Amino acid sequence: MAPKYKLIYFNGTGRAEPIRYLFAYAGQDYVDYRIKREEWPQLKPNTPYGKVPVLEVDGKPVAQTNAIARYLAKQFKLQGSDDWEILQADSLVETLGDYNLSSMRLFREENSERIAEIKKDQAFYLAKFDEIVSSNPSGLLVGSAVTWADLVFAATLSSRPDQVDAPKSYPALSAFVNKINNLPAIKKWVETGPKSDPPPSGPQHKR
Ligand SMILES: N[C@@H](CCC(=O)N[C@@H](CS)C(=O)NCC(=O)O)C(=O)O
Repeated sequence: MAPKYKLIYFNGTGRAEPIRYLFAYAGQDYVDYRIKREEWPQLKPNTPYGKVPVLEVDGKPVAQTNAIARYLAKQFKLQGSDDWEILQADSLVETLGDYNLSSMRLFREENSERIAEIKKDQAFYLAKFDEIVSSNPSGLLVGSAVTWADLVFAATLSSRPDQVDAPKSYPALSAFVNKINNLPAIKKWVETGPKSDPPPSGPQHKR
């Protein structure tokens, strides 16, 4: 029998949406607990490292987005079909983390030269991701069946306004994101799941 899962995060997409995509795709019941901002100061000291997301597995809490997603991928058999695919999926998720770091820097940056540099860095990653899906006959990131990497990428690239627009200049990447978002279980989650608050806008979005 599957354990009881409770995902704890704010009412945003952020780091939790890839985990929610995994639950949705696997058809696994879980509690999607969305902390109210005013609740956070009391909850924070009771989390493993004072950060969310936290996943409770049969009441036992664990932190770190990628560790949680990787664990669920294993539970749901979405890691990849052999050790090579598992490694490729892991490597891609870590690389998406590097891309996300650029996005976070962009979010805070006000200097136009540095903004241009960060955008160049992002374009580099997006072009690589585009090349990877366009050279795979399945149109997925790894192999011929959906892996957790596909779900993590689609959730991430569909969440933040700057990232939603990013894949549009990359036709294969854009088609890939649409393909994952149109999988029946994901489509249902996106259309009928709770509505997340929009992410806050940084200085460069105000221009
Ligand atoms: N490396 C951690 C980072 C977690 C993290 O920074 N979480 C933020 C939300 S996205 C948080 O808990 N912020 C509230 C706080 O620090 O009080 C992960 O990936 O889970």
